[in-house]
Amino acid sequence: MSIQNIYLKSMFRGLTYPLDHLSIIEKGLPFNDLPLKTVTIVGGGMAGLVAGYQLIKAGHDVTILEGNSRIGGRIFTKRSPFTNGNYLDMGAMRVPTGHELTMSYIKKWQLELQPFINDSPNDLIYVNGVRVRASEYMKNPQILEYPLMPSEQRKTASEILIEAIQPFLIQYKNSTDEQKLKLRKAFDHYSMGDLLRYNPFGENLSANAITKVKILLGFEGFPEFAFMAILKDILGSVFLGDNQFFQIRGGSDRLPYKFYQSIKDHVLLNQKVTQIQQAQNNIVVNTIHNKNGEKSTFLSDYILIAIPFSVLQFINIEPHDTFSFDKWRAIREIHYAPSVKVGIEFGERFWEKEGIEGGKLTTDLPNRFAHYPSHGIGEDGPAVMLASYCWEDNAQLWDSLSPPQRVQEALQGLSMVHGEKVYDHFMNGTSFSWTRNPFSAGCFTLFRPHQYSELSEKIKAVEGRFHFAGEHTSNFHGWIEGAVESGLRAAFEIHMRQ
Ligand SMILES: Cc1cc2nc3c(=O)[nH]c(=O)nc-3n(C[C@H](O)[C@H](O)[C@H](O)COP(=O)(O)OP(=O)(O)OC[C@H]3O[C@@H](n4cnc5c(N)ncnc54)[C@H](O)[C@@H]3O)c2cc1C
Ligand SMILES: O=C(O)C(=O)Cc1ccccc1
Repeated sequence: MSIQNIYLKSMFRGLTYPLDHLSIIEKGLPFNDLPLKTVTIVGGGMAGLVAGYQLIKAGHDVTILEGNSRIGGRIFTKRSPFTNGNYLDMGAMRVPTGHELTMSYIKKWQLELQPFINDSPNDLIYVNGVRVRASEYMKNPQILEYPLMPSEQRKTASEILIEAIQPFLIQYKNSTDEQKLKLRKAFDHYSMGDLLRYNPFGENLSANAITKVKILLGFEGFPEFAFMAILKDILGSVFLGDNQFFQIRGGSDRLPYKFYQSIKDHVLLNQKVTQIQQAQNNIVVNTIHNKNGEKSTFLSDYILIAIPFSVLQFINIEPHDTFSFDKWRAIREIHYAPSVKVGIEFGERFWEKEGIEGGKLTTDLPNRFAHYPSHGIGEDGPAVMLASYCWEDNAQLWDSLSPPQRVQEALQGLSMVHGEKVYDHFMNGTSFSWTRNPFSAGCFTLFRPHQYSELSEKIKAVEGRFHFAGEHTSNFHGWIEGAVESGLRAAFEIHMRQ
């Protein structure tokens, strides 16, 4: 759905406003003669920062309460223990060209973009004990030795998947936004795994063909999640299609820090919200300082909840009926995918001597995916590789390990692909498990079957003096674009209240 066509049903005047997100980015919230408000924003990730920035620019009195010692949330650029200014994005690392809101803010803040080489003919594939280049696989898919039926053997994973769901893809592509919504709901009861096994669009795929698709397209860890969520949020963006990707030079956290630098007087760090009370004419927010345990209270007219629903469950909301039954259900049921990233710094770019510049390794080893740096190509000296990047079940495997064990296991996997030289060039490593992050308890929202139909509107619905933003409330689950879109929407909602 094009975000420009999202119409925000005004809860306050019975009107429908065309919400032009890009116009808000370029010109700010529309001028009106409505009273200015005091607003508490819970969460200093992209959604909270974008909403706060726009509301402050419009003259409202805003306080952003961030529980962590840093802003940015799931945009997290780690620079330690790396040397020479090297870094790794443990959260968001790539921005697809079609994410126009994110790109608009990157341009507004004059941040430099570099190509993020998401895949290349020189990519490595290491599955079933077979090591090939993507270019070889594209010419002869059966080179990977998956035990497939003759009709499946000459097809790549993408070809197998696209052929299986082609009737749906054609119908979806040729649909209006309204028809797309109806189609999404019509197939919302399917998990990706069930849809491929009991294919309503054509021939069922063999179990081994499904295995090949799941491994090579990255969802072996979670086929039980909604068909449309996986197709739209992951495959459509990352693995299929001809998206170009970019990265922010110096690390993704440069984007949230631009907002922070502009409104830092309104941002309180280490203020973990523990209780929120909706009183008759205002909101009372209680926090505990994340370092010294000091308790504080904040009062405001309205509140924007810009934190994941996972961790919202730890905040005491009073009275309980502040939220509807449906909102409580959404808060409990929304799933946050586990994810673990392991970064390793090597003394030299040995992979570039094998002709690999950016791009990735796809493997059925525990590493699953590794990404070779797309910046600094050709330079001498140490460089950092994303040595393992996993989601869901694959990530839980890494969650069982201590951080030092994760680095060793990731190195072991790389040695199977690149040989023992990985140990000669090893300098240091680090990892991050988003499941163990107390400020998100996971990586991003992934809908289960039925949840789009039953919960998507309820997640973002305004309730009393409470507004809601964050990737989980958006049309772009798992992307910065979703945080930005929802932050703008929530700022507009609050700005337009009587
Ligand atoms: C591993 C990984 C890879 C990703 N890759 C990409 C990518 O390549 N491209 C892309 O566009 N997107 C990517 N994303 C998604 C993107 O990072 C998120 O969608 C986006 O950053 C979410 O922003 P948010 O503001 O909705 O939530 P968050 O960033 O989670 O912000 C919520 C904030 O609330 C704070 N908080 C939580 N609880 C409390 C509390 N009780 N009191 C006060 N504060 C609290 C948190 O500390 C946090 O700062 C990735 C995410 C992960 C985890
Ligand atoms: O690009 C990534 O690595 C992301 O995490 C984006 C994403 C969003 C939703 C599902 C899977 C990946």
